[in-house]
Amino acid sequence: MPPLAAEPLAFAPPLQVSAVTLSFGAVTALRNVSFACAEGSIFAIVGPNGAGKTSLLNVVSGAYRPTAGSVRYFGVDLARPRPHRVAALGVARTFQNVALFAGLSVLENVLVGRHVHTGAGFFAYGLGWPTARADDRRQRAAAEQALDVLGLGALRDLPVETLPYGVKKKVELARALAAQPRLLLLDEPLAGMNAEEKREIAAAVRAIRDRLGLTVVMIEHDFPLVTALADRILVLDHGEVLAEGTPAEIRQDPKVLEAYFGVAGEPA
Ligand SMILES: Nc1ncnc2c1ncn2[C@@H]1O[C@H](COP(=O)(O)OP(=O)(O)OP(=O)(O)O)[C@@H](O)[C@H]1O
Repeated sequence: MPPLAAEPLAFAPPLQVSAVTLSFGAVTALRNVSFACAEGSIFAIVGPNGAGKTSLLNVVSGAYRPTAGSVRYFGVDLARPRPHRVAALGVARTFQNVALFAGLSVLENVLVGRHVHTGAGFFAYGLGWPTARADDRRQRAAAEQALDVLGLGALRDLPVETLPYGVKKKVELARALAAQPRLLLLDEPLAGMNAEEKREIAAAVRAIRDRLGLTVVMIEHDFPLVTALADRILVLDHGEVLAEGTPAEIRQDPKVLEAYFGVAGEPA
């Protein structure tokens, strides 16, 4: 659980990004970006290549410190603590590229996601003390739950390198879930997938939200899929917010249609 905030939070959305600007020397990746994200919602960030989507996710995850502005999660400024502290606040993320450990099983890869909760010390583990054994059971239960939510239970003992790409992406999701986050940040979870795999991962993201009540912030390029999945969508263009709203609002926004799709009509 994130620590209680020092200020009143009644009805405040748990994630609040306020006037974030991020510069890399002369390049301004984000300019004055603000949005808020309700608990238990799926929030998508879309936009053309170079729009600043990954930079924004990196700011929210605490990997990048914004040049100006703030990111508050339950009142805690995520731009201040280091990334491992952000994990302890209940924030987990996945990356664009699959980064699993070859040679380890599905379950072992997912257990890696539990390291933020490893309570027993190194020596307790080494000596097989009861605290370490109880901790081990907790780790496994959390990993098994993550596998179960994503329908990976039957694959738990398979080496990850034998799995198709779409299943590997699910294992990554399970690994992020095993940390039992409250806020899950997904960087293009559907990238490189065929249509069937995309549908499966989209269903998995929905299951994560519905069964575990997590808040999900995700970057995604597939516009039809995003409009079917997300509760709200933020459209970035050249580092600035072009539009923010429900899928229905975004689909009809003339600025979005013109700048993002380059057409005046409805997106395909
Ligand atoms: N570490 C960095 N150093 C310098 N410039 C960077 C850095 N990271 C991002 N940028 C620049 O910031 C801008 C936004 O990049 P970013 O990767 O956030 O966009 P994106 O929307 O995620 O793009 P893509 O869809 O291609 O992944 C780009 O101009 C990029 O070159």
